[in-house]
Amino acid sequence: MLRIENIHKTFFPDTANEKKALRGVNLSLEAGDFCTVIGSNGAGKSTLLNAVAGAFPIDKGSISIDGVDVTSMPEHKRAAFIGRVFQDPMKGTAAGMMIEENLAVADRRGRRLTLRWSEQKDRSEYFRELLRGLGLGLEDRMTAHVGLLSGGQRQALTLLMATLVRPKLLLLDEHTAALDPKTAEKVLEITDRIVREQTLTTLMITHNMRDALRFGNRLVMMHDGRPILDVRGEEKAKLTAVDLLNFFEKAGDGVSDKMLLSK
Ligand SMILES: Nc1ncnc2c1ncn2[C@@H]1O[C@H](COP(=O)(O)OP(=O)(O)OP(=O)(O)O)[C@@H](O)[C@H]1O
Repeated sequence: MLRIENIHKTFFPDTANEKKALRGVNLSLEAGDFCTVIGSNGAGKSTLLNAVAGAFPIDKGSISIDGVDVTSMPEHKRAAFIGRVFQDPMKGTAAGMMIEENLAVADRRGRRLTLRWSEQKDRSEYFRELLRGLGLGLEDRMTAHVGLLSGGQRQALTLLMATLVRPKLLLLDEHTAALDPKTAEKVLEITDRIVREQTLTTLMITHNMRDALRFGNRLVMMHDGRPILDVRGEEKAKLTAVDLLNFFEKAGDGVSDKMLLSK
């Protein structure tokens, strides 16, 4: 489903600030793979997701999604089949619009259609059901402006919007890092349910080793611009936090406080 071949990205090349963020990344995801991505600060995790989303051109290598080479496809075109949720709850939803309006916009992604009034009513009921499924009481606040919601409610809504039209690929960039632990847990539960129900091919960056271990069927550890560990299935299920710490140590990487302190 996702094939990343030997991609490189250097920021500010040939200057004093040169930073080789990606140094020959190879990674292939099968359809339905839920892959968690972990790594220390500056390892290249966000750059990898941004490269896949097309946020900037890569220097070398290729990226294909569902058999289509997207290496030179602009970000807005890839957005038609990539769902994204960022760390910042302010991104991904329009604060000045109602919950229902936000969902209606997401519902039109990649499609050019105008719904008849009766169809709009059906969609509205469908949105209400989806919101009910979140278990956050948003189904009774369909006309509330999104700017009034809490960070966790916004992230849950963003998730719903990112997956309303089934994406070929879902990219989650530390999407619960800005939330308090209880809310983060709720949003992760919702994430896991949506990903499983729709068998979405997913890349989820997390700084939380426990979350990286308990979610998904794949785990990739990034270090210094490339993956240094890629485990799946049974092997991943057996992996422990101690194993991960050992890998970090072997790579000569200090484990960030963020990783150690997250519960
Ligand atoms: N747009 C950019 N311009 C310049 N340098 C960048 C840019 N984006 C990332 N970098 C640099 O590339 C390196 C990799 O950054 P990246 O954000 O991908 O790391 P990360 O693994 O996501 O780290 P963190 O866990 O701290 O978010 C870092 O040294 C970073 O400063």
